[in-house]
Amino acid sequence: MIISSSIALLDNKIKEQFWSLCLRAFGKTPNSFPPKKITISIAVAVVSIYAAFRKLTQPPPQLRNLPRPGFLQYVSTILMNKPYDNVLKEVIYPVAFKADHGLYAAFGLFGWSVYITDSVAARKLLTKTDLFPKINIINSQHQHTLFGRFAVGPNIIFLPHGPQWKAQRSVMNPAFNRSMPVRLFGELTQKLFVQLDKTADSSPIDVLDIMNRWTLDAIGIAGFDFDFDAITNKNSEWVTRYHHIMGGSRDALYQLLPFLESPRLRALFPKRNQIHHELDLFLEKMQEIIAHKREILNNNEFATNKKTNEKDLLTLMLEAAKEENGKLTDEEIMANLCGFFLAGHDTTSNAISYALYNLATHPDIQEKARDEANRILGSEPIDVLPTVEQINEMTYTQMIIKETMRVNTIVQNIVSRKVVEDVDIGGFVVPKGAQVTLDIMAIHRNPKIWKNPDEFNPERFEPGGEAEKVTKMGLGWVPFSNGARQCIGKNFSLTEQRVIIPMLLRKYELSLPDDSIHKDKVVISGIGSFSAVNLQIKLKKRY
Ligand code: HEM
Repeated sequence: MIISSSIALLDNKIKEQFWSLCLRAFGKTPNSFPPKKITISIAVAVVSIYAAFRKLTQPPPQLRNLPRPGFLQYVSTILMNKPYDNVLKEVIYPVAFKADHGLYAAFGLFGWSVYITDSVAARKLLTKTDLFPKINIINSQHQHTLFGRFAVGPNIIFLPHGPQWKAQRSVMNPAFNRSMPVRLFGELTQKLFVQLDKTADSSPIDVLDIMNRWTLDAIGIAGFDFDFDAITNKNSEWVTRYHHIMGGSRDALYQLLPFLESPRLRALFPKRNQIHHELDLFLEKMQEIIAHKREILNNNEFATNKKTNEKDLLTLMLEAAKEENGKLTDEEIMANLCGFFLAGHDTTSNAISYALYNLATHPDIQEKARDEANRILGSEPIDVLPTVEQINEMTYTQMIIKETMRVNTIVQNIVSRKVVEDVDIGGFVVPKGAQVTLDIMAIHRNPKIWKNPDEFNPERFEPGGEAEKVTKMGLGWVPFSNGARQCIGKNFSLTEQRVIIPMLLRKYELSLPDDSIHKDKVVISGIGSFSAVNLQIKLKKRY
């Protein structure tokens, strides 16, 4: 069809008619025939647009039997500016959940992929890493884009499955296992209270802004011993620099047209150039800190007198590399530290914000969680910094955190995997070479997996409860993914949440303002990773 339409366009008679129509449309007389070059260019443009449209609307032939969202319906819901979770729930999931295999096909960031919405299929995908290796998205373009220079280096997030990823992960696993800086998280929460007390009882807080600042300080200090001081000063030099870099990395123009960032063209965009310069400074700072830590370690001095679980991840990684005779180059360390910001900052601040929203809208659950915190930390009206043992004892808080991460999606899907041989998933043969991914939100909201999936009910996670039954069948709770490539920061993030939530509950009562847009359900924005839109919560001081 593409070929025949281009031939037709090149036919002289039609060309003549086409041009005369165009010229008439602009009020000109068709007295001259357009140059051949222009005609060919138009034909090429038409063919390319048509080919791009086909690519977007038609999956590869082997995936055409899978349910897929109707293109027009999909586009119209997006144009109506509906939140993306509504688009998924109204357009995509009804078709996907109907099919026995629970698969659907959709066009995403990495092209056409098979999306898994079933817990048994999820287990197959996530535990058979050799059959489903992560696709390689690192390419030469990333060397000069802001996003690429910042985050898409040789780090464990983006490295495809292979020896370099394995070597890095084996050095980083022990570092993350040892890290549990509960004291640091407690101290940061106390620092936050000073700010919150200024407006508590009078005006609501902007939850996402507050949590973003808290998690930035947490990952900065716990990651590489660097204090952004965002809690106290949200406009400090390094906070501003960090936000310029992160904001710039997400700029749609440069994501769509990455060649604009090639060093020569970049000179034409002074603002962009400036952000690249800020990134240079950021990376230099990191380099300086790494060099300093290496020197201390090489001299066999103690990098810090902190307890092991309170040491920063950089120190723990360097120590683990030394112990295991493993080696991490400075480039690899920097790429991973930047990766921790990308993967671990917004995600955790969204998770905490959603938890606070669920507590504010469920006063009975809030009260029960506060009782637990007071029982374990004491009910005196003073700040108490929890210990590792105490946060482990807070089982009800853990249930709230888990249920929040099920019902409120933080990351929608994982980076696509490439199938290395034909493979049966729930009765459908996914052909070699196809891409497969996990739709985390669909798994968490699939009524075949969870009863009343849209309802917030922490009791699902009590011992012997629904969640345990779900786990016997397959992988039904996957906010951090699972298997060899599951989130390395899972415990780190859960620890952050387990410290800040009970401390906040002991200190404040939470409720939504009367005019909140989130009264009926949390309104989100974003595609792929979601956050609550302008979430305000009222705080009433308890001491
Ligand atoms: C609520 C918080 C978080 C959520 C929901 C989350 C979610 C995820 C998910 C779904 C993946 C799998 C991605 C894939 O396979 O394509 C992942 C991987 C990863 N996450 Fe997290 N994450 C969180 C916090 C963190 C934190 C705090 C850090 C670091 C400090 C972190 C570092 C990483 C890294 C390095 C990977 C790649 C692991 C690998 O492939 O070996 N994440 N995360």
